[in-house]
Amino acid sequence: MASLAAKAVLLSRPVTFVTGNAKKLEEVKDILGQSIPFQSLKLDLPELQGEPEEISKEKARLAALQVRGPVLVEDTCLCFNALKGLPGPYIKWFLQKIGHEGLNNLLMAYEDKSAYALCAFSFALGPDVEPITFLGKTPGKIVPARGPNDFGWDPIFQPDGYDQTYAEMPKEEKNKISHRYKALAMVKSHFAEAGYEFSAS
Ligand SMILES: O=c1nc[nH]c2c1ncn2[C@H]1C[C@H](O)[C@@H](COP(=O)(O)OP(=O)(O)OP(=O)(O)O)O1
Ligand SMILES: [Mg+2]
Repeated sequence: MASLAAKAVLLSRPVTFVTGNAKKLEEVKDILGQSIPFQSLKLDLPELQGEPEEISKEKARLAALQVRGPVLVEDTCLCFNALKGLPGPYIKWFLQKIGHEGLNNLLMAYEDKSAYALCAFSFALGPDVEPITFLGKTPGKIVPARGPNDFGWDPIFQPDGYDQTYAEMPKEEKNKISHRYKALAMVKSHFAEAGYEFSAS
């Protein structure tokens, strides 16, 4: 008992998941359930350019400075293999400017329509602690849009081994195989191993 208590890191507050995206938050809530106590904060943090892991870490640093406590953030990429991983972290702006059809057209000149969805979660205990990052990746291909258009590029991403796009799948199904699910599984293991404890407040 005593040794367990000595090992545990006591967090003064629940983790704050910082995101400006309500759909992400919904999925994170569904996937985490009661496993990690967290609250959410709607902030659109500035994002660096660069590699997904660095972008995610920097988001966590900025979030921790604002929250002054433990934070969790994530950055999501959609990477086309024919384009060496682009649009990658810039998918948000590509989607906003050229839409689902434009994204399909980017691959018109290539036979290879394969792609992967990548989620980079970063967790920081606070503003003075270096964030740690957890990556989740789901392979698939880019197809003409099918299914409800209520979350980003879901209608044009068909995961390998499925006939349905993310948008056509029931939410529970997406949340069992998604890039976000895989990254959060690692976050959960980390929490289990680190033995964080939350003071009641
Ligand atoms: O599972 C997903 N299925 C479909 N689309 C998705 C998914 N996850 C993120 N997305 C979209 C949102 C944004 O257009 C871009 C990622 O950009 P990203 O910066 O990570 O998200 P964001 O700015 O909306 O929210 P945040 O405040 O957490 O940065 O891909
Ligand atoms: Mg963003």
